[in-house]
Amino acid sequence: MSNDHPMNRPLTLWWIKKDFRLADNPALTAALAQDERVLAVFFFEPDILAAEETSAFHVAAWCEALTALRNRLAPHGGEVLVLHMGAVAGAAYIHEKQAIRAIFSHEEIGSEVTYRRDRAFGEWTAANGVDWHELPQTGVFRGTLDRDRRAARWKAFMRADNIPPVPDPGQLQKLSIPSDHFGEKNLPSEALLPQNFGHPLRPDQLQYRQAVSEPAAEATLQSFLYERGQCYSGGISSPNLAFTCGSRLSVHLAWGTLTARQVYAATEARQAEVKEADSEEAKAWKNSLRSFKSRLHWRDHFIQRLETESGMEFMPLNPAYAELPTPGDEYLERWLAGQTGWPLVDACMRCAASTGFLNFRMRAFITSVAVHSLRIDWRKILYPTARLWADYEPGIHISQTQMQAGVVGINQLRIYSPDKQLADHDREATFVKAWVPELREVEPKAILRHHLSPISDYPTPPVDWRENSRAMKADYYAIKTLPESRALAEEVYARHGSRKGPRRPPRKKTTTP
Ligand SMILES: Cc1cc2nc3c(=O)[nH]c(=O)nc-3n(C[C@H](O)[C@H](O)[C@H](O)COP(=O)(O)OP(=O)(O)OC[C@H]3O[C@@H](n4cnc5c(N)ncnc54)[C@H](O)[C@@H]3O)c2cc1C
Repeated sequence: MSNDHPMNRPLTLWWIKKDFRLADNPALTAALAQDERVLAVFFFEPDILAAEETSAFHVAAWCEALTALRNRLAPHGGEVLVLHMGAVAGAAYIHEKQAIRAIFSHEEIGSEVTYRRDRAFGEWTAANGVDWHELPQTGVFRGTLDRDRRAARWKAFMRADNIPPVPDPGQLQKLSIPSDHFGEKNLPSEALLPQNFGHPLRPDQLQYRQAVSEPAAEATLQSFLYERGQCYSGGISSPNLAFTCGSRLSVHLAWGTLTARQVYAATEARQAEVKEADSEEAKAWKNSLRSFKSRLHWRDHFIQRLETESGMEFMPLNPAYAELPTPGDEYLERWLAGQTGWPLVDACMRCAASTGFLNFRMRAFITSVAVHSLRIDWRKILYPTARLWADYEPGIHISQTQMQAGVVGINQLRIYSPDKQLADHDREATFVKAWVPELREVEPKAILRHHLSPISDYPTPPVDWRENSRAMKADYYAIKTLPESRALAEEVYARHGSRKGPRRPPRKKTTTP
């Protein structure tokens, strides 16, 4: 074979991470612009498969999204190499067979396990003279960041005219695998099943989980903006309604079958359509779309926190709260199993385990019950809940877990009462009955009064909610009022506080909702 034979020429790689899509994919676009042939590759990495945060929901998403990507490419002759090996070992394996010139991937903002992997990967590329280009796929910025100018940078990034076009068929044809080299290790699509990677889905999870693929993302966005989204404002607080009134885009954003920039652009286009209309229906749409758009800001705001503070997976943002006593760790398993004796908590935990989803309010609520009422260390619930969420996004999950636990220290402490949340959000016990079968035959009123008049054959809570929450609050404020804690809170606020809210960390005492 001559030296300039395509099989001998140095390779350009598109390393697929959490970006299983063709649309708005800067890494793919740049790789295709660079070379006549591009090797698209995904690694099922043993370290990530074994990580405490990983669950069958996540592995199923990778399998499904990859298969869909392969199916999208196939008519154009495009292919994806799928290897069951670590990224560094995988790159070395490819490099040995055929030299790699450049690698394109998106800039991942992940937990420690992927951050460590990326550092090792960077060392490997540097040592082997390979150029590794990481391109942002969302409005989160690396390096020193002027917090006061972040909003302007974000808006500039989100502009619809920054979205690269979907590569045309001629471009997609470039994504071919030199099969003489990689044939035997390339996993076929039939092998891409979560159980083959040690993460079988249970039958209920198979039944309820959301599909994750680029076509599913497009359909979900479309149905939200044109059919379901009118009830977004108001609907997303309800555990019953959020399944249809919420956008349900989080899985797609988390695994990159769609970008927040695409969603933002489509939402602005939809806003323009309803702008002039004056009907009640149009008003509801306008409210909902406005409120939805603000969530897309929050998304990157929280992911930015992790980008700036990689240690927050292990330490509270305000380290003063590392001293909070956590006498309730023994209740972790009971809470996780949905056996607390608080009907709404149990329904939430069991719903999350089966569907991989809960709305924001219920996620905040179960976190509060675990940390404030049962007094479990927030770090003990971090990975078990990461595994519950089919839309696990480390930046949001870690930030929100800390925030709801109260250990960021710049927001008001919110302690949720299980009985009040049940009365407010599931008065007819519809959600509870759906997920706690042993309560199906019980009258809603009796379920609401379980804390006063216990239902037989259903557990009573392991702690007195009021007493435990009061004790927690006392410990919390003992820390919060220390001058050192206040000084640390000011620092946290300067680094991470929203520039839209109050200018200073709140000093008021809590109210119990
Ligand atoms: C303890 C806790 C953990 C969470 N973990 C995750 C997680 O791992 N992944 C995740 O995507 N969301 C997480 N959230 C945020 C929120 O609960 C989900 O984004 C939302 O329920 C997903 O449903 P949706 O796509 O219908 O959301 P929508 O309400 O339609 O919102 C649209 C998108 O905006 C973003 N978003 C919405 N709410 C928030 C928020 N409060 N903070 C940051 N971004 C937001 C999400 O990307 C979401 O898909 C967590 C919240 C809490 C309290």
